[in-house]
Amino acid sequence: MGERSVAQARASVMIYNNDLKKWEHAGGVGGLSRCHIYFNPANNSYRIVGRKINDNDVVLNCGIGKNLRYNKATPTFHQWRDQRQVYGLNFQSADDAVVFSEAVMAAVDDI
Ligand SMILES: CC(=O)N[C@@H](Cc1ccccc1Cl)C(=O)N1CCC[C@]12C=C[C@@H]1CC[C@@H](C(=O)N3CCC[C@@H]4C=C[C@H]5CC[C@@H](C(=O)O)N5C(=O)[C@H]43)N1C2=O
Repeated sequence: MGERSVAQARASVMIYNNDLKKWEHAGGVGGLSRCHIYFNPANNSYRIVGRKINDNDVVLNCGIGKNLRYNKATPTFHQWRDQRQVYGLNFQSADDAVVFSEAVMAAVDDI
């Protein structure tokens, strides 16, 4: 795989349903996921991958583009969008949120 995790945090992953105008739990069921930022040295790219802690289901897998706009809506809820959808992470603590967001910003700056 060659990818290596440069940051991780536990958070509840949410996807905004643009049609229904409401947030939904990624993967359909609520619960905590372990979210990693992976760096791929083969092509110098980064992506965010979230796997449910209880069953390892991959509920988040999105690339980090150089023009990613990351919004810290609250100290524990951060969100960003790509051309397809809006993602939200409900962190367990503001500290986890800070660590993760700084790693996202560092990845964006590194692309
Ligand atoms: C220009 C742009 O793209 N703007 C985006 C944001 C953005 C800006 C810049 C760059 C990227 C992005 Cl993504 C935008 O504004 N977006 C993205 C889709 C949804 C939303 C639109 C309307 C609603 C109104 C309320 C608000 C909202 O969603 N929350 C308020 C703050 C925290 C609050 C916390 C948690 C989540 C857990 C479920 C729900 C709840 O607590 O029960 N909830 C909330 O209610 C959360 N919205 C948004 O964030």
